[in-house]
Amino acid sequence: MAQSCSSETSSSSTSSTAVLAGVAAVGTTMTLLWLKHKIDQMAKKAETSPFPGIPTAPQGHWLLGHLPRMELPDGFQGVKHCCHDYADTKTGLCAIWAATEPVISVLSGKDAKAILMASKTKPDIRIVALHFQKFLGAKNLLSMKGKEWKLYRTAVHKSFTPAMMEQSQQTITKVGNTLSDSLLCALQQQSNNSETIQMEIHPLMKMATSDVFFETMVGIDIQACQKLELPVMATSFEFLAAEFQRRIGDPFDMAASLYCIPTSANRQHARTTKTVRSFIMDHLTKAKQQQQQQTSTNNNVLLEIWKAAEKEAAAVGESVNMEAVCDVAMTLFFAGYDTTSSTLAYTIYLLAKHPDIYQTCREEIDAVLGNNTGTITGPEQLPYTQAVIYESLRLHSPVDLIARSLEKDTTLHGHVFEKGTTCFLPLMLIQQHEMNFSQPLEMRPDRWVRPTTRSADDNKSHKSQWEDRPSDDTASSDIAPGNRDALVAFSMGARNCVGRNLAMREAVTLLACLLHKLHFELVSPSYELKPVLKLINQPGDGLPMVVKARQ
Ligand code: HEM
Repeated sequence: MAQSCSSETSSSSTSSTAVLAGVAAVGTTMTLLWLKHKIDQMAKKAETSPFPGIPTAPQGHWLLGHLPRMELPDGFQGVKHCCHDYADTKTGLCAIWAATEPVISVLSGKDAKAILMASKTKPDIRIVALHFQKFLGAKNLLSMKGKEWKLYRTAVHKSFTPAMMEQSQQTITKVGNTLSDSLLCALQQQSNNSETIQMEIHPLMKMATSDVFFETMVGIDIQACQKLELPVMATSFEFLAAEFQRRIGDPFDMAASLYCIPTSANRQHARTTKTVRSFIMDHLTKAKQQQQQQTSTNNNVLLEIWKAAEKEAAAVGESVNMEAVCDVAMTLFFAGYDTTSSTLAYTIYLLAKHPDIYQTCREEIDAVLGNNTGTITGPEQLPYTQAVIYESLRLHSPVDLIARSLEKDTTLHGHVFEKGTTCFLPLMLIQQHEMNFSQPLEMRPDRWVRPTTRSADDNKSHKSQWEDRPSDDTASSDIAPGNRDALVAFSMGARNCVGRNLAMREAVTLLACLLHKLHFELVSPSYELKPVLKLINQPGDGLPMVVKARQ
């Protein structure tokens, strides 16, 4: 009896297990089918435009939307694929799924200006903000927002005074002359008696921008141009920038976002961050002490920024510590180092590719500098050289793409985009689009300048024979005047590049110092530039060129 009871129990428990297994199997199948249905739905959605009537690129990923396509294969082509190749040819509008977020991309300079002038808010992407914080610190201007951003932005803006610019002009000229002299020295010291030397131009420009940054901002001469060697600060910074790009590029790599795990990459990140930050903080501490004891007359823009930020903060009952000033310094170095050095490298490349423009630029520089008797007081003294830099920025914008979040409902070409919509502004594509510039892929400085209309009396020595071209002047050249509203390399509006004036001063002056004493040639007529996007658009191979002394 007991046996039969137990066999009954066991057969009923077997059958209930079988029922449970059946239910589980049906449940799992239903869940999988539901998931598949959801994924199919999302995939279908990723194929359709988030904004009816606006074209979108095909093959959106069901979860990541067009983001994987925007990365491939080298950044530039992905952005071109999504923001240009499928854009409406009349309006330049293109719709994009950034994961499940609808985004509108614009190509018209007028639309870009309208968005940038109206919106200072950047889209809130937590993972980007996290990596920016780990790279540059919590008070980095690039990802800060609201009142906090305003406080530090105002402090930086107020510290970039005309007096500071004048002093930085002297520093930049000194750095430009040191670099030229070091290259002349390297040419003389060659054992093979050759009159030329082959060098990578981009690292040389990085040496110059590092020297300018540290002398202008912290008041120290790190002598990169004198030694023709990239300083540890610059190489450490490049490591951190590469790490930022690597970590942000793979959001599914958990270890890349968890900086506290003791992996070798995280340990090296922590060590390098410490090296860079200790360097800045040590110099800030020393500079502050010297200032209190009045023992230094060195210019130190960081101290000015600190003072200005304390003043702004005190007005709202807050304070500013040295860590925050260090974060600002990190941001300024990141924002100004690769951008300006890439611009200079691309400019020298473009000049070597266009001998006529090179010759005109050199003539202007020689006229202004004379037999080394003239001095450069600012970029306005060299309008043609400045126009050459504009064309370089237009054709090779160091910043490829920026984003804004609309602060109010906005109508573009009859489409209404709600407040909060994310907008992509592909700066390089905007500047290379025929809806904004005629012959957009041609290097034509005469879009921006024309031969001077000054009277002969006025054309004394040390003066350029060129002047800015007004936007209504259609007579002085066969090309239409440059559209200043579509020159967006420095962005526009409240959140534009705060270092724009310094960058233009740096680019024009360093270029003038170099071209006055040296000649640059392509390594071979068939040499083709290979741009890469390492956060900033830059020459992938360092840009090898042949350097000669000018007679
Ligand atoms: C050719 C050189 C440069 C180019 C093309 C350039 C371009 C830009 C662009 C496009 C932005 C806007 C970024 C965005 O909206 O996400 C920006 C922002 C910024 N730039 Fe530059 N930049 C250059 C040089 C410099 C220099 C020399 C400095 C300072 C020393 C600097 C400091 C900054 C800062 C702090 C921001 C953030 C501003 C804010 O968000 O309020 N830049 N730059």
